[in-house]
Amino acid sequence: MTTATPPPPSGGIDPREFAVCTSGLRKTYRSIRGSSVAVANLDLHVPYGGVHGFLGPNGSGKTTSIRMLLGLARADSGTMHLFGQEVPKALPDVIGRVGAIVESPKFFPNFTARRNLELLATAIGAPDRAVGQVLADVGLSDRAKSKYRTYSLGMKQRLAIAATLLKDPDLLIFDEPTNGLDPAGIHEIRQTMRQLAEAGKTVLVSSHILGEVEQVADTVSIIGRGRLLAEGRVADIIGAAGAAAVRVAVRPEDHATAARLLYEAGLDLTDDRTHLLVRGVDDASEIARRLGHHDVWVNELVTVKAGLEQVFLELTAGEGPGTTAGADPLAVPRPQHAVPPQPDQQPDLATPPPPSNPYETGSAGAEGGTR
Ligand SMILES: Nc1ncnc2c1ncn2[C@@H]1O[C@H](COP(=O)(O)OP(=O)(O)OP(=O)(O)O)[C@@H](O)[C@H]1O
Repeated sequence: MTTATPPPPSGGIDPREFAVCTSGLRKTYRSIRGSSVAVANLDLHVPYGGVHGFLGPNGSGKTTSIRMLLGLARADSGTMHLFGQEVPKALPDVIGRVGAIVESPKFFPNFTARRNLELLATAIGAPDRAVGQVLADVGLSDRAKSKYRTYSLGMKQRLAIAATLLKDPDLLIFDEPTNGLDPAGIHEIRQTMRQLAEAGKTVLVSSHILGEVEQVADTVSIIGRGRLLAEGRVADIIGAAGAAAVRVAVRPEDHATAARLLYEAGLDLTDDRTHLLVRGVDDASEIARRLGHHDVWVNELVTVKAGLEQVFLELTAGEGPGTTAGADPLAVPRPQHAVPPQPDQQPDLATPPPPSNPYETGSAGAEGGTR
């Protein structure tokens, strides 16, 4: 039985208030080529109930963190709590309340889904009646008698989720559950996670596709290079990013002149060759007015609302590339900042911007700054 000694509040945070709580979690992998930090002082706070997205690009440390929480990898330092109990010490007491998919679960291909779950239920001491219930929970009752090998990827993943539900856990941890699924499969998994949350469970789901989890998560933690970049309610995080994360996409008739004019106006500009993306403008029509004043007309003007993906790029903007550029698995995606095009010439995104006004040309230079 549990020795339920209340954990002392640490750093103003009481781990008992969270289903999952980590503080200063760190993990370094060592190899003959040296050591690399996979998780760097990570503080995670997953509230009870609801879907919590654990988000970050490939190699940012999500799986390593989850593995440490489940006792599958040892942390170098830091503390971890599940339901207020410190793990890995209290893992035997709390693991019965946790269902997790970390790696692809193994099922017998020639057995039916039901038979596979019955075997599993016997192995883990779950009641037989749980099998029918969990198949219904994930919407597989109709296909319960089909052999596992006939299942689609999405159905296989839902069966994996069903397996985690056999013990009726309070906390579900899914590591990239939608990997490899088509849009319909992704939609089904999202629905399943929502239903579980609505049934009062806590779902911790990791993903490198921020926009995908944004649609289903109540709260998120965004990590990059093994450290926490942002956490909280999705709407609050997007709101806090404010105008800086909102962009206006402009498709002008004369791309090069428009780029030069907006650059000269001191606007934060990105060029994706089709559109000029302007950040930090409150009023999109100001851009049309400014260009129109110079007889440059706009074919399209769209305000692109910020999403978590955009917030992530804002949070990591200015970070240097990884220590081994191009090969660093911890490298985060970088926003494509403007590499200003020269008029009469295709913009070259690989060329660093020149120090002076890059949109200025010999003939157009005289116009610089005129209003
Ligand atoms: N067993 C291991 N030995 C050495 N390095 C490892 C090991 N497992 C992970 N790493 C490294 O640790 C870093 C974090 O990897 P991790 O798998 O935790 O990231 P992730 O965010 O889950 O990525 P993904 O979305 O690709 O699954 C990466 O640089 C990875 O190469």
